[in-house]
Amino acid sequence: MQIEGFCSHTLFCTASLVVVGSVFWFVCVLGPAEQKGKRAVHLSGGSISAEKVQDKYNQYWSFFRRPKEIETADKVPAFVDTFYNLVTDIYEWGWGQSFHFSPAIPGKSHRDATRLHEEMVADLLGVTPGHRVLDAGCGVGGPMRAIAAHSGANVVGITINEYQVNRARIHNKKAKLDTQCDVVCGNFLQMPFDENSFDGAYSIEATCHAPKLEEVYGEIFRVLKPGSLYVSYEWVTTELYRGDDPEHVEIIQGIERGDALPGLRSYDQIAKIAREVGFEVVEERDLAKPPANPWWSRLKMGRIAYWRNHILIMVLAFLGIAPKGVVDVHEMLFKTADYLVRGGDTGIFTPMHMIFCRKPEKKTPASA
Ligand SMILES: C=C(CC[C@@H](C)[C@H]1CC[C@H]2C3=CC[C@H]4[C@H](C)[C@@H](O)CC[C@]4(C)[C@H]3CC[C@]12C)C(C)C
Ligand SMILES: C[S@@+](CC[C@H](N)C(=O)[O-])C[C@H]1O[C@@H](n2cnc3c(N)ncnc32)[C@H](O)[C@@H]1O
Repeated sequence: MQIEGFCSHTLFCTASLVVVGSVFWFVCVLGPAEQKGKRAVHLSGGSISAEKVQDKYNQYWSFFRRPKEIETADKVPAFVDTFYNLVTDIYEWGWGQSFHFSPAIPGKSHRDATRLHEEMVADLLGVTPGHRVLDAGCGVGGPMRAIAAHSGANVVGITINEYQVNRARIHNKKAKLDTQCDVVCGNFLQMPFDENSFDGAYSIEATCHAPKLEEVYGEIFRVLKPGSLYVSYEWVTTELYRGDDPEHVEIIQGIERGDALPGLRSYDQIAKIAREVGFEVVEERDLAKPPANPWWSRLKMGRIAYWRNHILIMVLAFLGIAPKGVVDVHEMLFKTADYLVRGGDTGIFTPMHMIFCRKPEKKTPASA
């Protein structure tokens, strides 16, 4: 009788240890797919209170359900802001502090490939210590910190999402780059900066959120000093996209819905719009084209991790640790990843159509 009691007690202790150990391993070891300072247990709805995350997610979807005429362009910044409240923590947790793609580089980690893609921006702009550079659509500041550290320049980022401003400031401080990097909450379609006040500007996978590209390019042109440079990595459909192919349309609509895009532009519109607002186009190139390795390979390889993430998020939401709506947001991203991979595999979409421009020098009366 005593031995039986001892055995069942030992069995109970062992089973409890296994359960606790597995939960710890699942949440703390497997949870973070990257080194990034965000853990699954801290997933939130950004600035949205936990009980409103589900409603805000439903509201996000209603943007695509209603006819385009009702969803006018002036509603886009608020809709983009809601999207980033919903996804910012999941992005940081599952991808890192840079919210963009980069060509895979054999033998290099995702983190290194990301950094090189960002440093290329600083090299193209040729900025150095003392220069003031604009980051239009800065996210939580991954690119800003890489560019400030690489060039020594001061970077001012702008994002529509207040939660990202707070995250970026925390990261800047931790990286000891807060004297070089500044973050402002605002709309890049109406920037709170003086004209001719920046020595360079860039935007990484951000201006695709603008309903009219000419508005954001026009603003960037206004705040740049004459003679200074602007680089942008644009999300566009490529020359392989056919609007009469139902599969192509499905993929592009899937990308738009899962990434808060009011409508993807075609590659051939970008330089035209840059010229219309007054820029000289120095170079235009799709950085995803061979010999570059696929930008979507990491998304494709991550599928098993995404399943694990989904189970983890469901458990955390069930336990009341993560807001309920986060499960739906994660499912949306899961599906989006698939559309992005299909966009890459078919070659109809690129997130890195690079445009490199100059604001012309002011014409003097003699040169006019
Ligand atoms: C430029 C934009 C964002 C680009 C990318 C940073 C993000 C696009 C899709 C995102 C993700 C998809 C799948 C998620 C996965 C299911 C989850 O478990 C972990 C996070 C993901 C990998 C997530 C990470 C960021 C993306 C790759 C747009 C919005 C203009
Ligand atoms: C995909 S994220 C890219 C962030 C950053 N460039 C990076 O690579 O990590 C897009 C960014 O654009 C910002 N954005 C979108 N529309 C905006 C607007 N109208 N005004 C300011 N920022 C905007 C979002 O808030 C977000 O920070």
